[in-house]
Formats: sequence, C-alpha cells, structure tokens
Amino acid sequence: MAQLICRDLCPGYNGQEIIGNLNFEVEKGDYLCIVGENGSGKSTLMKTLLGLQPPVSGQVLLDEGLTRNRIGYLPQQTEIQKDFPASVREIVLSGCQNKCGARPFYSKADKERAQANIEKMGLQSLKKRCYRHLSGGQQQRVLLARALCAAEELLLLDEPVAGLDPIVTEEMYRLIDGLHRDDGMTIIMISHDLDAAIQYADKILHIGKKVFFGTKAEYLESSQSSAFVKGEVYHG
Ligand SMILES: Nc1ncnc2c1ncn2[C@@H]1O[C@H](COP(=O)(O)OP(=O)(O)OP(=O)(O)O)[C@@H](O)[C@H]1O
Repeated sequence: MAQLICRDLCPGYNGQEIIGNLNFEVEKGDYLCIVGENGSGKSTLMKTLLGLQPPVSGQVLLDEGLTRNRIGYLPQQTEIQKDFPASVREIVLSGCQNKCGARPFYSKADKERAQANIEKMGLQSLKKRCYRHLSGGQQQRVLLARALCAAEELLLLDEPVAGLDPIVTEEMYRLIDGLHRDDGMTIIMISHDLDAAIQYADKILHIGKKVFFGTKAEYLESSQSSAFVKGEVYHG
C-alpha cells in the first residue's frame, strides 16, 4: 500500500525548479535512501514531502490516514541548534507539539509518549541534562526521540549521522534499523554514506542529472550507481 506518492513533482524555490519531474511511491514499511551529489536538492525534496516547502509543480499525495502531523522528521542540525539551552526531556516532549493542536499544554499521553521514546533511545540517565552539553551522538539520539514523538508510521531523516564518529554512526544506523524492522516504521533517509544506504535500505532514489528510483538490487546494476560508487561524481 502506498503511503506517499510523488506525481510529476518539481521541488524548487521561487518558481525555479531544482529537480524535474519526480515520480515515485513509498510503500508502508519501505526503507528508502535518498542519495545524490551535494546541492542536488535532497533536503529541498524532503521539505517538499513534508509540506514545509511548496513545490514548483506536481503533487505529493499522502495516504488517507497519514496526516502531516503524524510524520516524524529529523532535520539536518545547524550550529545554533547544537547550542540549544533546554533539557533532554523538554526537547523530546516538544516533538508532541503538533499533536497538541489548539491545546496550550502537554497531555498525560504526550508525557508518556516522550518518556517511552526517551527510554527507547537509551536516554533515561540523561533526561535532565542540558542538550547543549551532550556529545554529538547523544544529541542525535535526542532528536530521534523527538521525531518519534510525532512519527506514527513514517520517519524522515536528513543526514542523521553527519559529523558522528564511526562507532556512534553505526549505533545510530542500528537504532534506525530497529525502528524499521521491529516497529514497522517506514523510513525515508537522506545519506551521503552509500555503503550504509546499500546495507540498510531496500529502495534507492538517486537525484542528479539523471534520476534513478528502484530497488537496491536494481540500483547496484545501474550505470548511475557505478559512477557514484567510483566517486566520479560523488563528493560527499
Ligand atoms: N531557501 C532557499 N532558497 C533558494 N535556494 C535554496 C534554498 N535552500 C537551498 N537552496 C538551493 O537549492 C539547491 C539544493 O539544495 P539542497 O540543500 O536541497 O541540496 P542537498 O542535495 O540537500 O545538498 P547537500 O548534500 O549539500 O546537503 C542548492 O543550490 C541550494 O543553494
């Protein structure tokens, strides 16, 4: 069953398209990795899928039950966000904000949801600590817990391992893989790490002069992947 369908989608800014005519479908339980050269428009596409950036043309269709406030999003971290002066618990809880609607406070269910995700991401001992004093890997786990407060079925991740060392990177990938395998969460992840994309994803969307969308096996057979893997066009 398709959860998200892109029809002739052209993401871009101010009427200027960055990527032309994208047509692909994400099905429930898919693990889709979006790869491509720097500046090819991966983050712009993700913002367009989330409805944060209107497309120049075309459509993003969501499955009937999947409203935008049920989608979890882990954006690329900026330097300013890394310095955010709030506790781990406050940041995770803020992931419930879209669920509050007009209600100006968090409900008991919101608090329970935040606590469950704090435990799931192994953050219990850190929950009172200030976010800005955590390591990069711990900060990403906090943001993942926050995204999970919103995510009912679909999780979008924009370079979740950027700047992390290899051990913490692996830990992060395993957490994401667990959400996919054990909880049936649909994953759409932007990554510069083609090895990880090939190890964990089952579908690949490669954005560039040519666009590829298909299964991992089809991608590995394609000329696009061989150029990318050899580093001829890859600078990530
Ligand atoms: N708010 C904006 N207004 C206009 N142009 C923008 C805006 N944000 C990004 N761009 C441009 O859109 C293009 C695609 O940027 P985007 O960040 O989507 O690429 P990306 O593939 O995610 O890059 P990277 O791999 O470096 O993260 C770039 O040329 C960028 O300069």
